Amino acid sequence: MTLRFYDTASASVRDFEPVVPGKASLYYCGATVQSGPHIGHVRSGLVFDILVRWLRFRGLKVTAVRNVTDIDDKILEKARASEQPGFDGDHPNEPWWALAYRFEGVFHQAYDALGIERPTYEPRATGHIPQMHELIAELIERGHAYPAQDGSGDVYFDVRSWPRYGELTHQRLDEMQDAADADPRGKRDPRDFALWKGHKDQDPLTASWDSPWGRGRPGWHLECSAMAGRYLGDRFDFHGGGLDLRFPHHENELAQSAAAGRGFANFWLHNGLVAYQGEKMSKSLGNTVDPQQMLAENRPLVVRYMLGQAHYRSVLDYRPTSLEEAAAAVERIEAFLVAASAAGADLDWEPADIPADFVAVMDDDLNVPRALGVLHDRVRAGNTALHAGAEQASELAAAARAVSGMTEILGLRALMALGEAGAGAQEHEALDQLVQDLLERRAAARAEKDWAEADRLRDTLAEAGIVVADGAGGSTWTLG
Ligand SMILES: Nc1ncnc2c1ncn2[C@@H]1O[C@H](COP(=O)(O)OP(=O)(O)OP(=O)(O)O)[C@@H](O)[C@H]1O
Ligand SMILES: [Zn+2]
Repeated sequence: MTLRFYDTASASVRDFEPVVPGKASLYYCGATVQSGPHIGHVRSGLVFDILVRWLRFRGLKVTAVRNVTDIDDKILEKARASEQPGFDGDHPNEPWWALAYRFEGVFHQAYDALGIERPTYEPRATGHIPQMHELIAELIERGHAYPAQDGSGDVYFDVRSWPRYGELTHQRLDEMQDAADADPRGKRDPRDFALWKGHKDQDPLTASWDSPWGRGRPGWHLECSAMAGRYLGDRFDFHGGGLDLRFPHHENELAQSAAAGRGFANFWLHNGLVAYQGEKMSKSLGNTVDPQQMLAENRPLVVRYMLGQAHYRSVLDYRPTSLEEAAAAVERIEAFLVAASAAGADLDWEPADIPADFVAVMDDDLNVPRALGVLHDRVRAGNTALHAGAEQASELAAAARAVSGMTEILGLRALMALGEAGAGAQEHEALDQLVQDLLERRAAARAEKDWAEADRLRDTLAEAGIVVADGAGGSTWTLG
């Protein structure tokens, strides 16, 4: 097995060697929960959901971490302007942390509706202040960070102390833009960025924490370094996020972590952005499309297909007609699975049923568009076999298992409406496992001539409404 990924840091496609054999670890930047998601955020979550599913299919035990940035200037600003009522006399207006919690829930609703699995861990920045202090202390100790010279209580990363600064985005220090996150008067260099931000009088006291450098709150970049280290250790496999985060966010994450002696990510993966009429979809530009609204008008399956079909590194220029195209594509797949199942084909699949060409293109930097090409080819072949009737029953069976498996790997299968074909399949499988166990025990009792036990097991099955037929090739069962 060789999985290959495009790594932003080396600007090349590299073979994937897990840091820990048999395992894969992924950290990807989640939302700043200042408002609900737009479909760009959802695409980012979906790209990494497909990555996790693929790594798992390839036999790796995956640990995925996606953070929630629940403290930030924008969150405090939005809370000040919030018209939501507070919940008691002490909080007449919605506090910043309630607003953050509320929007975290709205993100979850969109992810859940689209079958984007929850990551293994979903840490909130405010729950990891001690880990952030630890990292700042390490950086100060190593001479890569310093408390602000103007008494603001800020602590900055000293970019000139770290010759590798710029390595992720291949920029030279003298070409880089200044960090816009604090008053440059307290800094040694305008490009130095804040690790810790001193408390400001206009902000509520609940939005700051004591620290050895004074009361304040963490800088955004620092949060991710601290949380990645907390859950994945010093060195891990993948760091992901949208292309917009390469600089300064990821450059700074890398600098802080590496300067503290941590190996950090082996691969940097960046998803392309969702654009609308050629421009990045973003809250600040006001050109956003709300997934909830899209879901009110379209099936989750269609929305997932539409947002997931492009290569993860390419721009996805959203056009309303792309939903109609996605609907037509998923309906073709569903119709085939329903018809195949009605013709007696089994939709249960095993890894060996997945076509080698699907595996090859997914292994090659997660090429979902080509993988969907393979999927649609198999649907076409399956439809041909279906029309040919009995003489192509084995081709039909193979196509049905392959299509069922590929749609499941891509996270589409659970969102499909397969009627009889899909409904209850899971329950049937669970029940079959239990019945088979009882049947084996009954066969063993008979072999030992323990007729009382064999009868008892038969009665247990009969009481549950399960009719057993004993034949030459063993016993089969149906619900009576
Ligand atoms: N238009 C987009 N297309 C794809 N991914 C996006 C888009 N906008 C944001 N993301 C990604 O979503 C994740 C969460 O983003 P974050 O909350 O930081 O949003 P943001 O970049 O501040 O959004 P906005 O620009 O709308 O304010 C990040 O990985 C980010 O790169
Ligand atoms: Zn981050």
